[in-house]
Amino acid sequence: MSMPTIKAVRAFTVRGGGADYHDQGAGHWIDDHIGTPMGKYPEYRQSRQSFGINVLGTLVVEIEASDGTVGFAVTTAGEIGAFIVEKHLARFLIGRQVTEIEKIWDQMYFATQYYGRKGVVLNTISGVDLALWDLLAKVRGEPVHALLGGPVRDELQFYATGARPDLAKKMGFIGGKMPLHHVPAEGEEGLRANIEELATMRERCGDDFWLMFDCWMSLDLNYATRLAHKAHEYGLKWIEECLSPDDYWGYAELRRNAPKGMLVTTGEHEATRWGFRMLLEMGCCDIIQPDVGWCGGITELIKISALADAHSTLVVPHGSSVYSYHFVITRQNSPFAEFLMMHPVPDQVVPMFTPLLLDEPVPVNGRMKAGVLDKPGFGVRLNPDVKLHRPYAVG
Ligand SMILES: C[C@H](O)[C@H](O)[C@@H](O)[C@@H](O)C(=O)O
Ligand SMILES: [Mg+2]
Repeated sequence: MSMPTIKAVRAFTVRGGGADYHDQGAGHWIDDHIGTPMGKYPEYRQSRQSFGINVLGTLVVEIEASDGTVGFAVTTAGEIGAFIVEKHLARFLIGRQVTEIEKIWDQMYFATQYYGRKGVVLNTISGVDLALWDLLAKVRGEPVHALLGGPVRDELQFYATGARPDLAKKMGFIGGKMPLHHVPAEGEEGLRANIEELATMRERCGDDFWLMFDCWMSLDLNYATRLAHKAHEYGLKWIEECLSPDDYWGYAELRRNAPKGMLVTTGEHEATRWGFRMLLEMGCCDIIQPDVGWCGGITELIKISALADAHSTLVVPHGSSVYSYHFVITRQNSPFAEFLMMHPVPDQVVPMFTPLLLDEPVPVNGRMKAGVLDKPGFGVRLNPDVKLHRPYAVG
């Protein structure tokens, strides 16, 4: 059966929310004195946007086939990503059959290896890969999860990431992940404040509700170890991304010294099977958290997940809307998913990539029936009210 071929590739940028979900307006919980590696500089402590967490913006990749079908995907890569797509990666797509996903991935990765390997180049490759899976699934009239082997459970269950785990509990989520607000440079007072926030949420949520800290690469090994042991008294379930993504040695040491029963997690800023091989073989963490829009896309996440499974390590992808939901529902070693609370005050559920996508599903009472995902492709549409900008149109 001859499949349609790819006749056009287009790359757009968008500002204000969307896949670059840190690109929010003022007053959002996600930009309120959250600990980061830049926290050693007082002037960059209050707002992550002050040091540029949102400089990239959203990349939208559209791939049109000869039969008129259009696949698309969104990720965090902005204008840099648009340049890479239009000026470099498009040559590996135009004229190819929509089924040649594996070969296209290989060519995109090795053609950019001299300047890529991780970061925004892998975000961009991920965006193209996700658009290819969306396109192929639409051509076949199936949801992406059906191309990945189909659901292994009837529904997804979610933990919520946001500043108010107590509200997340009321909304039916299985747990609440809190951003850590204070970094080592804020001394013992900051450490006490971190623990007091956890103690308050434990008091409000009761003993059984999962509570986690997200440390967003902001700590040193000694501080992380001390924080973990103090947090253990309040039943912290996992401590996330304490150290620099490159400090595999530090993660291995932290995991050896963490309190018994506390999980150490990381991976959202790691990329490719080789990066995750390092985390797995060095014993860095109990759960890896690749972002499917940053680690290499579905094509690479399949490889990463199989590697993790062989290491009996869970894969709980960093929240990336439908792109992670379609994957998680098909994997036994992905028993639950993340949902990022993108409303400015995390007291209501809004789509993660709002306002960019139409038909983007959200958890109801912390859960999502597999049937909700039963639409062709990833089951979402671009919101026509969101202005797209195509900075590097070719020809
Ligand atoms: C809430 C965290 O600080 C990040 O903003 C979040 O994107 C990421 O680390 C996560 O795990 O959701
Ligand atoms: Mg995180």
